[in-house]
Amino acid sequence: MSANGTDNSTSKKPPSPSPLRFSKFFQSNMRILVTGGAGFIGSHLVDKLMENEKNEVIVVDNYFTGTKDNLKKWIGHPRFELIRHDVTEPLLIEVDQIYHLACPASPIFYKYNPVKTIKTNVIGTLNMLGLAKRVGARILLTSTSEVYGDPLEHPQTESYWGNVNPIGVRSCYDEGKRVAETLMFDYHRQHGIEIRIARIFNTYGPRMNIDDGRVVSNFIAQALRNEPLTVQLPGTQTRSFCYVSDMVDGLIRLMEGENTGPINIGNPGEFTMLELAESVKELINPEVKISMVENTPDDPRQRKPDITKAKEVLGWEPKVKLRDGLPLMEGDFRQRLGVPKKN
Ligand SMILES: NC(=O)c1ccc[n+]([C@@H]2O[C@H](COP(=O)([O-])OP(=O)(O)OC[C@H]3O[C@@H](n4cnc5c(N)ncnc54)[C@H](O)[C@@H]3O)[C@@H](O)[C@H]2O)c1
Ligand SMILES: O=C(O)[C@H]1O[C@H](OP(=O)(O)OP(=O)(O)OC[C@H]2O[C@@H](n3ccc(=O)[nH]c3=O)[C@H](O)[C@@H]2O)[C@H](O)[C@@H](O)[C@@H]1O
Repeated sequence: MSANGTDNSTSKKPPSPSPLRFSKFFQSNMRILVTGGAGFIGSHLVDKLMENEKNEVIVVDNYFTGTKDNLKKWIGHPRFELIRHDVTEPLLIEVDQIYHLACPASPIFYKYNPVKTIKTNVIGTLNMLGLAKRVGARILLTSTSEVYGDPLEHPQTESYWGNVNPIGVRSCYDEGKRVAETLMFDYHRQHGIEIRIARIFNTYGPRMNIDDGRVVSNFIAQALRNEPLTVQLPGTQTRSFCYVSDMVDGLIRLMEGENTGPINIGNPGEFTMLELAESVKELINPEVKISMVENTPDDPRQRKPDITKAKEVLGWEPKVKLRDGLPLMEGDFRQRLGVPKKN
């Protein structure tokens, strides 16, 4: 039984993996698919997976928000393959593990074409589960803290069912991810697929799109361009920010461990958006102004992960504090914006 009283057990045995997985003549014995691997988190995950010489990594991406640039150091590597493919179409390849990340993550991108976002979450996840079922692969879904909606419990534990508007402008993303989680558990119970679900909380770091609208990338780009930091009203709403290397470590531990999840992966340090703006100002550009601007509908008022389960089950907790992570991101943004640091 899970914490919220549902029976998630399955009597089915998972299908047999490819015979090559255990073959002593086969060089790299783990073929890993990363969907959305040209994006922000995906490309950092690929870097980490490629460090292991036993891994062969295949990325599929439609480049909606990702770019080949994020993977340029691996293009041409014999253990790496990059495929332009949209996950809403079926995919026939042979793999042992699937990290399923493909989905636009920034609110301005996922709201740009909401019907496509929901297709990506529902049909895309269905296709990747079909692939996992055919080849006997283990599949990990990157779900989101947005499944808790505008949470009425604080901090959020995995057993909280959430408070989500089913017809709002964010629903294509948060309801889409909720259906994706449902599909994962139905394939697990009905077909014995090995599943893992990570509920990711706001993650930041190098390679975020400069103009993707998420708060950390916005504030850093604005500070470097000496434009006012746009704090959306009321400014007292909170988020908890996780540095990308901690996130990748948590995702790999979840994939390699025995627990299906869902497991919250995030940094429990909680900040108001005004506090975040003050930190960026202090650390990156003390001259920059802060301006209060209109917010968008259904913006969650508070968010903070309870990571007790990740600590217990994965032996994982984040290491990088926000004040240490922001300067690590600054160098990458300076280089891409062409704004060198003054001495
Ligand atoms: N970054 C965060 O704070 C955060 C928080 C919670 C959950 N997540 C989840 O983590 C995953 C990665 O997020 P990210 O921040 O790296 O976002 P991102 O936008 O940088 O990466 C998403 C990648 O998926 C690709 N993609 C989108 N739709 C696709 C489709 N239909 N077919 C193939 N590829 C497609 C994009 O081109 C991009 O490369 C997403 O599933 C997101 O929902 C991220
Ligand atoms: O962690 C998550 O689960 C989700 O977090 C983010 O969604 P959100 O928290 O809305 O992220 P932002 O767009 O970065 O907004 C965070 C807060 O900053 C505020 N904000 C945003 C941008 C800005 O310029 N100024 C500003 O004050 C927003 O009003 C909001 O309160 C991600 O973009 C989602 O992909 C992800 O699934």
